[in-house]
Amino acid sequence: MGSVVRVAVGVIQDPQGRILIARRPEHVHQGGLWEFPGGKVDEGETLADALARELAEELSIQVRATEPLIDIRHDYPDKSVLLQVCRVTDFSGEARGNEGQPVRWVEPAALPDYRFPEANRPILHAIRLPQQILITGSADSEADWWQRLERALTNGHFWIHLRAPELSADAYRTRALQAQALCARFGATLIAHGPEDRCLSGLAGWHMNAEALRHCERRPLGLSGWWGASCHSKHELAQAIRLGVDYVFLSPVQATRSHPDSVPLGWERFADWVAGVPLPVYALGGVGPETLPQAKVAGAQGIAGIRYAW
Ligand SMILES: Nc1nc2c([nH]c(=O)n2[C@H]2C[C@H](O)[C@@H](COP(=O)(O)OP(=O)(O)OP(=O)(O)O)O2)c(=O)[nH]1
Ligand SMILES: [Mg+2]
Repeated sequence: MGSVVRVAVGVIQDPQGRILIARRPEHVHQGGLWEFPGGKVDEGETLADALARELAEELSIQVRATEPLIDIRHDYPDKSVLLQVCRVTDFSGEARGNEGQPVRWVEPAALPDYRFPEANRPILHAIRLPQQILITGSADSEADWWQRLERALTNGHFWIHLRAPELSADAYRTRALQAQALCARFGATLIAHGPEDRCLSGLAGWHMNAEALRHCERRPLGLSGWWGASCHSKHELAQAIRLGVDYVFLSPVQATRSHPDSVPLGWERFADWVAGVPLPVYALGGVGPETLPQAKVAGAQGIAGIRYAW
């Protein structure tokens, strides 16, 4: 395999939240497919400079602000790439296809209707996934549990993982359906979380624990929504990639009261393990909104946790 081509890729968002895509010319690598605009990083150039140059050349827009989204290492049969994807959150100028390429502004939910290169699958997920995930914790009583959930929703936590290992499978199902109704009132997404018997159709997805990941061979039949997994090692990350899950938690990044005996990874090792992993990865364990910038620098999609908001 030859050297890896480093590519600066921009997910450009307009004030209405739509995203710009362009169609690659027929005769180039991955030709005819839709892409997020960008191009090769030149020798000695920084990622930010390369992105600004490519978007000026290809679209005549001036980049004003970016933030890292995801880095993806991918091997095509004929070429290896490292896509370094940034969100472009502010720009000036009106985008036009300078090289004759069709360009289109589309709603994030409509992105799956377009055909992209194979390496782009995790980008499509990263765009639609949030930066913060709240995992439900324990409570003094059932009434207290519902109060905590409602308070979290009121405070703007819109992606909730229903983790309730203390409930039987039946009690969990009942809780999940009621919680789903409450979440729907806030426009929030509810994901089932835990062992295989919690993978319920009718919810927005299922997040399997590391134990379920270890024994899993393929995407569960009947799971139509999001598929997440918990990982604590490079080996488990590799298993999640192989299975094709949509996103993962990697933990514990820092020391936590809930798992006092596990050795934290630390941000350096977290960043090292996450580098190039073609999946959105959430930092879990001793993190909160205040650690979000640090998590993103380390290559994370965002943070997940219980304590910071439950
Ligand atoms: N720009 C872009 N490239 C992508 C995406 N997905 C993907 O696999 N690639 C691959 C295709 C190419 O092999 C490589 C980037 O090539 P490019 O054709 O954009 O590079 P460039 O703008 O510098 O083009 P050129 O000057 O070499 O003609 O990355 C994507 O979403 N956007
Ligand atoms: Mg290009």
